[in-house]
Amino acid sequence: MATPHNEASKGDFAKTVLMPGDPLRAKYLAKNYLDNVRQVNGVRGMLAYTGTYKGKEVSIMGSGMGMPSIGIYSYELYTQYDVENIIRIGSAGSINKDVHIRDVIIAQGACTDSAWAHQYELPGTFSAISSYDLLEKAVCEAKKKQIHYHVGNIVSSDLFYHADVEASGRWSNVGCLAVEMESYALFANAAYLGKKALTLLTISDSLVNDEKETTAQERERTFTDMMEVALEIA
Ligand SMILES: O=P(O)(O)O[C@H]1O[C@H](CO)[C@@H](O)[C@H]1O
Ligand SMILES: O=c1cc[nH]c(=O)[nH]1
Repeated sequence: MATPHNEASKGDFAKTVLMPGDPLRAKYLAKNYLDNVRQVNGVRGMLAYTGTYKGKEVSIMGSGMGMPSIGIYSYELYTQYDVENIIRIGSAGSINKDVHIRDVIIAQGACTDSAWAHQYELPGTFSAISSYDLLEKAVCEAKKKQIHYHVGNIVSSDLFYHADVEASGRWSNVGCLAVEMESYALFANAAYLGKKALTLLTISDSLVNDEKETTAQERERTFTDMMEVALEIA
């Protein structure tokens, strides 16, 4: 069994999949943290691996950038591969002065400028939230590891390069901590399909503070606090 985007067979994925946007972050994590690791997808370079972490089976797969991309991969994982939990491990831009480079965000919910939820034809606005069960586990683990973390709302945007340069400020005014590009669709897919999802983010750059942004290689390899929290709760 395969999908147009995933050559894995049924049973190739663990019940929990960690999903960075960058497939090379998936590769780095799999090679450095998993035992008995094997590659289960390579279609379109969207690398996916399954192995064990401290004896527990875990999968790691890139999601690509943006809601259409994570929407496809997460939908197929939930519906075709019996995956129960997806934990996004992404990078994000801070839009809050108290949220600094390399801080970790545990996302309670996601706002969006995307039309993702229009497909449900609801008579109002869908609030995309993470799984409380996964969120609680992540908070416990972050406390145990004594990492610098924030729990709160984020923005999932269709736009990385935004014509309206003040948009992020308005999201900040309503309490959002950071901007990224996938979580709203992931949380919506999980809610629609009766599954669980969580997002952990590491701040890679700041839209509000004058701090040196991280390099592409640092985003691929050095966001280890977030990676380790996700592995522990998988
Ligand atoms: O580092 P990842 O997980 O890809 O996440 C962030 O980085 C990409 C933009 O540079 C978007 O996918 C955004 O959500
Ligand atoms: O989507 C993203 C990710 C990282 N930094 C940003 O500014 N935006």
